[in-house]
Amino acid sequence: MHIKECIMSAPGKAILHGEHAVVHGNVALAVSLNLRTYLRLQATSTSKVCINLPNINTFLSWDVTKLKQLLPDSGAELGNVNELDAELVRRLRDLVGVSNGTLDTRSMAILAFLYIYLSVFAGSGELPSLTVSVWSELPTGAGLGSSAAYSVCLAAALLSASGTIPSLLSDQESTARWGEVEMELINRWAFQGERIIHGNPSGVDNAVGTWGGILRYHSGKITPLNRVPMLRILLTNTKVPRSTKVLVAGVKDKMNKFPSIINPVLESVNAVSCTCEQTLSEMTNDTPTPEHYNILEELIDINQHHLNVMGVGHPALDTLCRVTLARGLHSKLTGAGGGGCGITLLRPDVFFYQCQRPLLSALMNRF
Ligand SMILES: Nc1ncnc2c1ncn2[C@@H]1O[C@H](COP(=O)(O)OP(=O)(O)OP(=O)(O)O)[C@@H](O)[C@H]1O
Ligand SMILES: C[C@@](O)(CCO)CC(=O)[O-]
Ligand SMILES: [Mg+2]
Repeated sequence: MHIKECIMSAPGKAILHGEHAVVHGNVALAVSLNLRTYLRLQATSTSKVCINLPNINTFLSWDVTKLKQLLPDSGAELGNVNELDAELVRRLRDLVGVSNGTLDTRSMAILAFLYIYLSVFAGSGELPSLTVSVWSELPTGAGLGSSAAYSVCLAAALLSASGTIPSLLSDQESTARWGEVEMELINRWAFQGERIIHGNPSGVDNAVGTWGGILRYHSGKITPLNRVPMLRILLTNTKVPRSTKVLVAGVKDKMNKFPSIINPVLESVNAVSCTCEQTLSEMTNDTPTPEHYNILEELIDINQHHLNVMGVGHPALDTLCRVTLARGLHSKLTGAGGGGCGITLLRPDVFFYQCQRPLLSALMNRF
């Protein structure tokens, strides 16, 4: 089978407001980062499917004939982009030798890859031999959407290789772009990858990974925010490992246990996102003032308290908030929390090189 070789990349993201609340139908605001994940897909004639994941030290291959045995018997449907095929996931878990609910980094990455590979190529009746290599500038599992960037790259590359969407490389125009339909398909398959890695994702991370820019996400509705003021945000990685899957499940457990306490917290986070969006639009229409920054900073503090109530804080994130606040700066966790990264809003008058040394050395002493 002839497949199209390609190189893809997708950005990571930072969530300004709305993490966790967005999983339960509330608004989130998220922005893409200039830290990316890259993928190279090569056609081979080895009758093997190989995956190289240097960030997680994983290099594996399978015989195509073995993978073919995982496809459903003729007549059965595969390749439904709207639903995770539980039977295929079960077969893949058996192949990889992991149980349901695994948190193993490698297994989740492999399951997501094989799931999208089999689903996308099942329709063509033939599984091609190929090598996929993925590497990233994003820290893995630190709240910057590494799983989504990985899933977006897989979806875009495998759809393109299979000919389901046009290959941009074959287009003479170096500025060629996919249209809305192709982007939507990439986003949907990336969401399936996220479902395998996360369990219950909202879809905000793969939306940013697919479309980039800054956007509002609400129950699957993606609204790009086209005119926003330039905000400077410092990212700090606490280097405390954590799993999005576990944290998302933990918030759900708390909701089930204390619905009358946690639901209002999620609603309040929704209001924080909406107030932030309103403030950003005022900053775009008028000249940004110190009062606008006061509001943005207060929203950050309020949201960080809410995230602590949800149980997704961590002492290292508390330290980040304390150390930055001592210098007049406001921070919150970003992404799933429980460690990982935090964001700190820098006012326009804060020179990064001025704050960088005392601030970062203070931070590095702790982490
Ligand atoms: N470069 C990569 N190579 C292979 N697998 C990756 C890579 N980046 C991410 N992954 C997969 O994604 C998982 C991490 O996803 P997780 O959702 O827990 O963290 P995150 O996406 O970085 O943070 P968040 O979801 O809070 O933004 C890893 O365990 C691995 O399975
Ligand atoms: C914690 C969460 O809200 C954001 C993770 O980046 C999970 C999700 O929305 O899928
Ligand atoms: Mg993730």
